[in-house]
Amino acid sequence: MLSWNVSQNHHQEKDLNITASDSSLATTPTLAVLGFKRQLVYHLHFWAFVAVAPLVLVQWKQDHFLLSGLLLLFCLNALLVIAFLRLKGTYFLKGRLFPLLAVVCAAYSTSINGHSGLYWAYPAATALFFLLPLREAIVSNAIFVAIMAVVSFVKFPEADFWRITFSLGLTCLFAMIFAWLVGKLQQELTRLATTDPLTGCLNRSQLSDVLNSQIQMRERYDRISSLILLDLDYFKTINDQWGHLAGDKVLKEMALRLRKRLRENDKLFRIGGEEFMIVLPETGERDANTLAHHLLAGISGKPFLDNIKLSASASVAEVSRGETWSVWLNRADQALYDAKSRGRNQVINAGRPETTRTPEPDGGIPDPMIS
Ligand SMILES: Nc1nc2c(ncn2[C@@H]2O[C@H](COP(=O)(O)OP(=O)(O)OP(=O)(O)O)[C@@H](O)[C@H]2O)c(=O)[nH]1
Repeated sequence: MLSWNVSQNHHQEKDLNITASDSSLATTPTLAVLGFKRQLVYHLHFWAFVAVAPLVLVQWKQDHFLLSGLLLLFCLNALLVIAFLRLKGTYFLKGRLFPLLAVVCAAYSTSINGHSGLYWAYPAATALFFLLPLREAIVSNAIFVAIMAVVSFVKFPEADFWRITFSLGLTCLFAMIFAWLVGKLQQELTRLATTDPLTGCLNRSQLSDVLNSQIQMRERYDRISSLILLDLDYFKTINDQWGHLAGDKVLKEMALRLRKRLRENDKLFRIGGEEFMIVLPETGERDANTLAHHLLAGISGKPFLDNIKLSASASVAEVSRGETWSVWLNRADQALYDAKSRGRNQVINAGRPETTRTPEPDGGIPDPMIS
């Protein structure tokens, strides 16, 4: 379940180096989701400020100085959250003060103002589900409903107490279901936007994010990662001889075979028709090269769909200090091009070009053979 945890988002946003002003220019699904959440937090605080600010004076005039002070604090927090989001792109105090102050103000206002204070409990309870992670919101709302039940038990006739408790509980339930479904929908849309429907591999939308995060690991912590580019050889002939449907099935099987050999942290992309990219965190060029050989052997060693023999070419590139993701990828791309032009079915390292052939069962370099 995708939570509404603004503090977690904050770290992601900092890593992705975005600010409040560029939310409308999201270039990846991840950024679009973060932009959506930021706008939600922004609007909740803005409209809450507009609604509550006049009440500071109203309560002051009624000599409710403590409530007026609490409401003032609520408004100041809303202004700070808005200012931090707009100017720094961060969440002031992780957005935690709004729920706390809203609950305290609503409960206290009900205890001194009766029904006119109670009405504020409903928007406050709803807002919790959009500002806190789901579990935290459920617990906070359970406590809130319990507090409001006690206040209304003391303050109102018994019939009102039951009405208030049930209607507030029902409001919380509806808000929870809505927030939960929106979170699930968001998660599903993100999955659809970030994966290739045919193979289930990541698609290009995640490419720069994933490569950039590996580059940051290299720059900040001197952690090495590598990538492998892998392209099926003469794939066109498979389509030509067996049809596109068979070609699709081969690609699916290819993704399965690759995935089987990868670790959980490794990221498998399909970046072109029959071209795959694997990002290997914490892996140097030598280990990546060994893995690439295993992958190629796994492809050429067993026919696809039981009788389609294939081979693949691959390149390996370890991330270098100071290079951008596109330079890193271009190095790998150039090495893959070399692997193709030197006869295919081989691995070439991008850094120190060296050619090593994958042993063929029959000793030759296979053209795609239909056995
Ligand atoms: N079935 C199927 N074929 C695809 C898909 N995407 C791309 N292709 C095909 O993949 C083939 C790629 O052809 P080329 O780029 O010439 O590559 P190749 O035949 O593998 O030759 P080399 O890479 O040079 O070894 C084309 O025929 C595309 O139509 C897909 O999703 N499904």
